[in-house]
Amino acid sequence: MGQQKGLFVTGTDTGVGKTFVTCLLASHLKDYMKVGVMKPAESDCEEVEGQWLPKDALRLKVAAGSHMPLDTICPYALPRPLAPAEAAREAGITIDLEHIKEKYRNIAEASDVVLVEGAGGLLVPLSHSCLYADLVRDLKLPLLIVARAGLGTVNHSLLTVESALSRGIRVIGVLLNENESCEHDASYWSNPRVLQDLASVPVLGPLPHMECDPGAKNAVQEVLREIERLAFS
Ligand SMILES: Nc1ncnc2c1ncn2[C@@H]1O[C@H](COP(=O)(O)OP(=O)(O)OP(=O)(O)O)[C@@H](O)[C@H]1O
Ligand SMILES: C[C@H](N)[C@H](N)CCCCCC(=O)O
Ligand SMILES: [Mg+2]
Repeated sequence: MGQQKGLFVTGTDTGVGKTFVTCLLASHLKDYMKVGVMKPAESDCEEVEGQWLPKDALRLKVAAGSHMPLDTICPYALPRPLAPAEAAREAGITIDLEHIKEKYRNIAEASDVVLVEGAGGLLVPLSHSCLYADLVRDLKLPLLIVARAGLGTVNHSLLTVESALSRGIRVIGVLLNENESCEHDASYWSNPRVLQDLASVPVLGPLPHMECDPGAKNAVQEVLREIERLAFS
């Protein structure tokens, strides 16, 4: 597979804003690129008309204006709110990495850029024999790490960076994201500097919480342009 323009988005945890950020990036890029999106496996899906609906994947598809079928974007939609490997085991499904790679190739062939969202963090088990980190490496995609902006994120971010670099994965940066509330604690202001002093990769943001920061829209545009520069130039 030639060097595909793309980006894999992981997080320091579940709920940190991977989908939120990937949708913003997809929406930003689609004005002048054919944007492909993928959520290789999604757990915690709800049943709609007899099907498991992957909400993250649907959000990505809409944000990118993608015409790809949802079951190509998300080959494995699983019911239980667990790591995909465990959710698949409970559903009696075997996650096949080759099947995921085939769907990825289908998307990549029809796109200028492909944005892939993981599930939870980098070392979450995707199948019985594969972590998300293994998929990132196999797809040869650079990695964006989305992290909470507040207290506790320095350790989580550095652990994830170290884990990725030790596997030969290119990390374009850590994006600090205010995913939960508007109360910016002291660390919200100091974390970017503290983390940049310790991390060997760029630290982006913090991306403020959309609902409570009037300056958020400008901050978003600045962060998206920086991600684009780091990942695709
Ligand atoms: N900067 C932000 N401003 C406002 N809301 C945000 C922001 N970042 C995240 N959120 C919200 O926080 C919640 C969790 O974000 P999101 O679903 O993107 O997390 P995730 O990392 O994709 O989770 P998962 O591991 O389940 O895929 C969502 O409701 C999302 O809209
Ligand atoms: C259900 C949740 N929203 C995600 N889709 C899956 C998160 C898996 C986390 C696994 C773990 O680190 O414990
Ligand atoms: Mg998500």
